[in-house]
Amino acid sequence: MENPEQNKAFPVSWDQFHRDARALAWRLSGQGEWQAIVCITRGGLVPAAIVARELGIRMIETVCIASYHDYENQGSLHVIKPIDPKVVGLEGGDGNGVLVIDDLVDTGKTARVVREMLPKAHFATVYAKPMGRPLVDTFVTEVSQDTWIYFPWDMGWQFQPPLNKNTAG
Ligand SMILES: O=P(O)(O)OC[C@H]1O[C@H](OP(=O)(O)OP(=O)(O)O)[C@H](O)[C@@H]1O
Ligand SMILES: O=c1[nH]c(=O)c2nc[nH]c2[nH]1
Ligand SMILES: [Mg+2]
Repeated sequence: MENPEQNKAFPVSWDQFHRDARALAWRLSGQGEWQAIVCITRGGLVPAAIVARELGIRMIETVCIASYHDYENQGSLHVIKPIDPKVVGLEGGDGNGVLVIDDLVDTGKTARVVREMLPKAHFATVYAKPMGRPLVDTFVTEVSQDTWIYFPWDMGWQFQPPLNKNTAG
């Protein structure tokens, strides 16, 4: 279903996503040493794999959360799987030494719930919208709140009609 409040489209290819996730790893590389990544599924799985490879992190945990049930419409937030207490308790607890990764922050609702679980963790996303931006420590690209980001794993090839339809065929 179309959300009229997110009327701009920001389509991202696999190539662009890989570059942006690598750029995120570059930004993170100067900021500390992390013992573990917690990725917020499912969107965080892809950037987490790229960042983990770049930073040499091999301890990867998930927190499984779903909120957008109908594409652009956010419903109630469900924590399907919480974080392993062993990861929460690293370096004295509260998320110290933990890097949290997601594909994007939009309203900040998801990030707020995970921040409560890991208040001292470092939060990183590839993309950020203004409402969620204050909840993220590091991100790569900001898009306006009225933009919907189309990720490559949600997309497929489709014929594009020419702008001037009179010249077709
Ligand atoms: O800042 P928010 O408004 O909370 O939105 C951001 C969250 O929404 C999307 O996840 P979604 O719940 O759609 O699940 P998915 O990762 O499985 O696609 C996205 O991957 C973020 O996790
Ligand atoms: O694919 C997506 N694009 C978005 O812009 C977005 N915001 C929340 N959840 C989202 N999922
Ligand atoms: Mg998600």
